[in-house]
Amino acid sequence: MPMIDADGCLINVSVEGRDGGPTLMLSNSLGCTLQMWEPQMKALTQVFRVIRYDRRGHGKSNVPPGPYTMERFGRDVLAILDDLNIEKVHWCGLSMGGMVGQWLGANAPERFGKLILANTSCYYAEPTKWLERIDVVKKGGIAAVADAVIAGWLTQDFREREPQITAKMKSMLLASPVEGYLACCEALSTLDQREMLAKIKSPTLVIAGRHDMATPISAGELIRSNIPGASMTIIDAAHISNVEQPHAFTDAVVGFLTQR
Ligand SMILES: O=C(O)CC1=CCC(=O)O1
Repeated sequence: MPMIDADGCLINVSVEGRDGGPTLMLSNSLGCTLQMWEPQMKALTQVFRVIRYDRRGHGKSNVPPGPYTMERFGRDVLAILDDLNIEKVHWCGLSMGGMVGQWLGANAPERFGKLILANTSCYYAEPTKWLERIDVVKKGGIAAVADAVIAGWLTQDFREREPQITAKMKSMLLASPVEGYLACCEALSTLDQREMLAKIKSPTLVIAGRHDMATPISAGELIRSNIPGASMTIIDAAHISNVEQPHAFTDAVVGFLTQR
């Protein structure tokens, strides 16, 4: 896997799949690494060249001092594309990945074909919840919030049915570098991209989770209604809908990206 330099921050990048196929870039959620896309990889790599990466502060990427911003995350993506010499990609980002997708769609439209913005928000009406989380993590580490976060990621039903997958997701969260996690929470505490949405011209699919309390259907609907021509699909899942409903998620992605 190449490490790509984005303004001095080394970003862990993986490129797999169909050579010469259209390129799809996947972008992770807070506290997840590029491994979160494992349930989609078999199907997606048959159709696309798939780029995954660990957002700065996550996984095997560097953890420069924060706070971070959506613009910084967006510029990291453009650095990856430039380094790989790739002109244009489709985008699928979940949660923070969807927020970065909004920034990119509005600020670098020529580099993006279609956008999929899953389980995401363009702003938080109550940003103090991120400040509270920062406080708790500074005192007690990620372990202090892990159970509550996992309860938001996956429905109780799924957690009971799939304890191994749930444990794997929790390990991924607990392995997050604390400084990187905090710097990302700071970016979330100031998020407001409402004004940007009207600038997005790429065909856009918004995916929302019926049981997602972190970024509820109303947050997805706000994004959909402000992006010209955007459509929305609702999946029977909580926040990490690609893990909870892998087939429905993959079908939505492939269906949208391959339709003319
Ligand atoms: O991790 C969470 O609690 C949910 C979340 C919100 C933004 C994001 O990326 O994850």
